Amino acid sequence: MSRHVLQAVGLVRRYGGLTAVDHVDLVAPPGMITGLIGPNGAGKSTLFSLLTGVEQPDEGKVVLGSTDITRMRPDIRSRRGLVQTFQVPSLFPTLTVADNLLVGAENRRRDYAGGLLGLSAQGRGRVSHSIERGLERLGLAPKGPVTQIVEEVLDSLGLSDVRDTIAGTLPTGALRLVEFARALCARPDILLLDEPASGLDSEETAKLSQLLRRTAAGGVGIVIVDHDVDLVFSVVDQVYAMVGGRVVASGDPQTVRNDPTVRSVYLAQAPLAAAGQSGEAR
Ligand SMILES: Nc1ncnc2c1ncn2[C@@H]1O[C@H](COP(=O)(O)OP(=O)(O)OP(=O)(O)O)[C@@H](O)[C@H]1O
Repeated sequence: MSRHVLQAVGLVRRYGGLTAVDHVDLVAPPGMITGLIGPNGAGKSTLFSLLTGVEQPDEGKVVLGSTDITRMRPDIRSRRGLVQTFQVPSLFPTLTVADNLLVGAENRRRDYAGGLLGLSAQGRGRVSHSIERGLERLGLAPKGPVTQIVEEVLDSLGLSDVRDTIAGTLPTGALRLVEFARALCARPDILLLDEPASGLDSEETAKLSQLLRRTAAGGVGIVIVDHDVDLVFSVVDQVYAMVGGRVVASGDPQTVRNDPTVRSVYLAQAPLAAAGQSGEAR
């Protein structure tokens, strides 16, 4: 399956007199992990919100593949393959793990079915299940029954044992994994991960790191914002470093780590040794 590249082009977001995101260009290709770092107030969260669609830019655009998605709502972006996970897991606490994953899988398929029927983006969300079942019978559904996708993801993430567990009863580490699994069930082109390591212990963070690499190797593009600089530098293929709303350095982790501006910013807050010690800022 060919997946889409995500691009930010000249994004600007102002709050009154403050320019939180100042003419930012970013390219997040499929199959690669892209990290966003910067000290507090650098504009990372605002840029992330512009990519997800939670915020609208004052200037510039967000493009997924060849489609300008700047004015699309987050849920519509999600159905088109730009899927996000949240700092606080947004699962349905009273549903089982498997049912939470089904919600993720159904969400994406509805847009696919609507696209075949020529419905508007909004109309796609309202396509009835009977039409979807019909498409499935005709062999036009993308990958067979959604339950199959759910079972595959449960299996590949080692979650089969908790498939019937009520999500709200799981500890933080497991919840984050289920949130990630649900995002995968939506068959993303690009996954936007906001603080995925928050609340995880070092063992869980190491597992997350492996999982991110495996997911990218499968062709999914990942954009990650996390305060854990060690995690970001160790897992990403490319990094964008922001200061004062602007991208001050970008490229492979080693290049960005050694950039004089990045070093001076991080050294002012916490040591960022070439060997890769962690800093407080992200
Ligand atoms: N809704 C808002 N209204 C006014 N100013 C805002 C708003 N959101 C963010 N800002 C300001 O924009 C700037 C960038 O904030 P942002 O949260 O994007 O930075 P950040 O890099 O994510 O910081 P942190 O690591 O502390 O979360 C900051 O000066 C912040 O105070």
